[in-house]
Amino acid sequence: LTSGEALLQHHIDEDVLEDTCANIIQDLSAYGLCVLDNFLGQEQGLKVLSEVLEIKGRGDLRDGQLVSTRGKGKEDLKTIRSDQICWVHGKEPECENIGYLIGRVDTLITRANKMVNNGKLKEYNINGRTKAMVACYPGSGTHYVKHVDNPNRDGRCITAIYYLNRNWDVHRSGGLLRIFPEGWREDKVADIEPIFDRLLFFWSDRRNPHEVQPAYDTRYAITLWYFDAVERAEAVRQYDKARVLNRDVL
Ligand SMILES: Cn1c(O)c(C(=O)NCC(=O)O)c(=O)c2ccccc21
Ligand SMILES: [Mn+2]
Repeated sequence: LTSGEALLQHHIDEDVLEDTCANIIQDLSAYGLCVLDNFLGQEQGLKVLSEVLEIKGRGDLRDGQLVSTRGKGKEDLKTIRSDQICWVHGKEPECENIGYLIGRVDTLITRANKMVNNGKLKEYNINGRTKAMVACYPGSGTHYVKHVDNPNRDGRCITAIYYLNRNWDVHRSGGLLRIFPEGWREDKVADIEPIFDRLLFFWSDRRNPHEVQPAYDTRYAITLWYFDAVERAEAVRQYDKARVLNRDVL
């Protein structure tokens, strides 16, 4: 690229970034969630998928929740393999494409955070996030029960989930994410298919109870949780206080 083309490309990228952030802010404010498709593009998305498949292949994923068994009797002891997870910093040598994904989501969130009412995304001031949680549902009917990510003000305000599942068909493979947004009509839900190169944002608190329906093929996703500065600081303070109290008791 000549400097002129590079400058033009930069401006295009900047404009795309601004538009995307405006879209995120608009959808989060209006619906409490936002879906961005073709987030990285086929080539880059496949590089992220290959690193996740490597992690899976190395056996680095650990069972994320207690393995659920049905009933007590021997005959109906139907153990459903649990979801498997691992935490990735993104700086690990074998995770540079996952690191690239994390950087792109960070860029969106920090820019969106700056864009609205005096630098806060709604009532939040986002100043940090968790590491990336790589999750795999092994496809033996594994599901995730209806839950709220952050029911008790632990500091997490936005959940960002990047899906990696090529040619996923929920009619055949299940694995639908069903969100029950607070404030929507009783019979209205948000059904999100976990399709390749899809990025989803939603408020992490009680506004968005959600469930992962049973998956019958291997289902991969990468999740980041973004922190609100004030809520997180308070949560840490409460945690430290509790720890000190416990130590006194002990
Ligand atoms: C594996 N897995 C999850 O899949 C979801 C979750 O809500 N996923 C939504 C989705 O994958 O569409 C979680 O929220 C979650 C929280 C703690 C540990 C593991 C977890
Ligand atoms: Mn969740």
